[in-house]
Amino acid sequence: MKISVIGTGYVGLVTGTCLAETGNEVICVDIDKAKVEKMRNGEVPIYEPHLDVIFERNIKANRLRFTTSLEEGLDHGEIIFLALPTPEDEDGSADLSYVLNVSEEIGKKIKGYKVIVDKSTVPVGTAEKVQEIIAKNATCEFDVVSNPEFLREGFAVDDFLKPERIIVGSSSEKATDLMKKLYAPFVRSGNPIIVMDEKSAELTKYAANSFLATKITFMNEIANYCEKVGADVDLVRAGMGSDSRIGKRFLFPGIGYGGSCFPKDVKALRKAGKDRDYDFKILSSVIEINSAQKTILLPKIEEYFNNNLYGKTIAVWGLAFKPETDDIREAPSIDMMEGLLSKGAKLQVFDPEAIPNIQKRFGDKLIYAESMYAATENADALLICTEWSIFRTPDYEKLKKQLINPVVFDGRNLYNVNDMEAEGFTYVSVGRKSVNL
Ligand SMILES: NC(=O)c1ccc[n+]([C@@H]2O[C@H](COP(=O)([O-])OP(=O)(O)OC[C@H]3O[C@@H](n4cnc5c(N)ncnc54)[C@H](O)[C@@H]3O)[C@@H](O)[C@H]2O)c1
Ligand SMILES: O=c1ccn([C@@H]2O[C@H](COP(=O)(O)OP(=O)(O)O[C@H]3O[C@H](CO)[C@@H](O)[C@H](O)[C@H]3O)[C@@H](O)[C@H]2O)c(=O)[nH]1
Repeated sequence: MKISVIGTGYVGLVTGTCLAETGNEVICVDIDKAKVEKMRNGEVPIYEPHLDVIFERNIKANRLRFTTSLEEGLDHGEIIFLALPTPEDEDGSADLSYVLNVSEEIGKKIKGYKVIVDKSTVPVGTAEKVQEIIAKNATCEFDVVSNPEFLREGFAVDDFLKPERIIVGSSSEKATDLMKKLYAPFVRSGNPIIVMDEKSAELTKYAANSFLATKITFMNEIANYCEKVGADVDLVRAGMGSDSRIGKRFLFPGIGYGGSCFPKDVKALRKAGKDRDYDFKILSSVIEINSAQKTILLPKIEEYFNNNLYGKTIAVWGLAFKPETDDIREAPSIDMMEGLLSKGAKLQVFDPEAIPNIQKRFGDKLIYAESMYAATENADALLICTEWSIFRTPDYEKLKKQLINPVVFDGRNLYNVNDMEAEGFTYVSVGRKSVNL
């Protein structure tokens, strides 16, 4: 089939590449000329495991092309995906300007039947708005489908190729049939394509993200309470998670959730509720708790250094909002680093992929280390913000020699508390006892 994807970011590029992989002819459109140039030169503009291999394969096979011309994209595809940003607006709502502006252009430019598929995360009623906007100018038939995306950064290719479910929100039989045909290769394992109305599809996405953010936040509260009463959140988590009604996943406490989705989507659902006189009290709590959780280790670090961080050097391992991505949007590391800098600390930071993005934001306020051990060299303490695999089994002897004080503040509970105690580290994590303090 002929497919066009408008917006070639994390979602658009993965969608376009994976759809090319199953034999479709795909054109990806982006407004960012430099990005399009890079992709034309065979360069993947983001860090996403396994994407490079299928990207290269499909470009070579001429099934995957890139352009800055919306017109070219609209002429090519019978199915047009919108994978455009929907960032947080000042009042917490989703900024729909990218989606609605492109929809206006679509109405003016389409020449034959098209299925316009909204893959961006958008509030209930957006498909209806898009339909109306296109209809103002369109001279041909078209359908609008809501098809929210559930991929996770770091696992995006796998999530797209083997989705647990695909949601298709549509009231058009013709468009639904086309979507089922397009997605047939991805649901061979028996996972369902769930067809529903557009509004329910739009809400499914916000409900899923808000539920997951709530699940994490609940565990963070349990972790904080564990510290008060001397319980161990790892054990509580194992005990709770073995109940299949609760499940083992997304129960990991730490310094809060970040990323390009949970923070903005939880706020957008709360705001959408408010607009309909519905007060999502639970979401307000989640937002408030997560915001505090991001800097929960800050007072503990200050206390360790007798409330004087001035001139202290703190090594920071992990800057991305989670492992296996270079994305730093709403990363808890940012809140922690801003807090530490404001107290006069010097920061030697390392991340396997996210340094260029952090550098754009912090400039020369940070010392950028070339390796995890270069970051800990002569540092007064180590802070861990992201659980990259390479941090999981460090050379403890080397670490102890490098650090001025053998102290680790671990925002992701990477190490066994008893092992750290035996190794002689002062070790402070989340929801577990602190040792050698
Ligand atoms: N990142 C994720 O993991 C993820 C997962 C599921 C859903 N989503 C949702 O998908 C949407 C896109 O997210 P993303 O992370 O891919 O965003 P992104 O910022 O990585 O990419 C968006 C792309 O759109 C381009 N763009 C902006 N205006 C354009 C225009 N007028 N024409 C063509 N291209 C234009 C930008 O240059 C950019 O490359 C959002 O609604 C997001 O909430 C994201
Ligand atoms: O037990 C857990 C699991 C996650 N996190 C944090 O939660 C955030 C989000 O993690 P994750 O969901 O793995 O990453 P995203 O790539 O943001 O993916 C989420 O957001 C996407 C965009 O909407 C959705 O498509 C995905 O289904 C949804 O998982 C990160 O900061 C994680 O560190 C925790 O603190 N504890």
